[in-house]
Amino acid sequence: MRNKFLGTGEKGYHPIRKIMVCISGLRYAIRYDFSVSYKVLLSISTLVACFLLRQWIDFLLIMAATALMLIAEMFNSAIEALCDFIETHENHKIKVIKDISAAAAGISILLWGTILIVELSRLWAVLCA
Ligand SMILES: Nc1ncnc2c1ncn2[C@@H]1O[C@H](COP(=O)(O)OP(=O)(O)OP(=O)(O)O)[C@@H](O)[C@H]1O
Repeated sequence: MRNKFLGTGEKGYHPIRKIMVCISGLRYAIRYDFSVSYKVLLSISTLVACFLLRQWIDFLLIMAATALMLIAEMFNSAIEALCDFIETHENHKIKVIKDISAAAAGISILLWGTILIVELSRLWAVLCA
């Protein structure tokens, strides 16, 4: 709960605790958000195929697209949760905030989906050759 700008809370740098916080956030996103979990599963399957076929550039491209998609999806989920926490009723301002956040996630999903489709067809071509 320490805020480095306000100088409140526990002092010191705790790398292990930071890693645990990241793992916890990732667990929440993958476990409770189906739209994140199925995308992660699809990415991991494609990454495994690229790894086995030694397609390193494709592997890195999918890693980058997956990371971008995950970042946008998780920020979107966090913004949605915050909106729902502060406003439980219909509110036009909340609608605007959520729509902008969803659009950002949508752009990253579009990129991720395009890259995955291209990569899957490339892998298919390599396997059939
Ligand atoms: N309190 C609210 N007031 C006005 N509009 C809202 C409100 N909550 C949600 N909406 C509208 O409904 C849309 C969907 O919001 P919601 O919170 O259900 O997310 P979602 O699209 O279901 O996301 P996810 O699938 O990740 O849960 C928003 O983009 C917004 O347009």
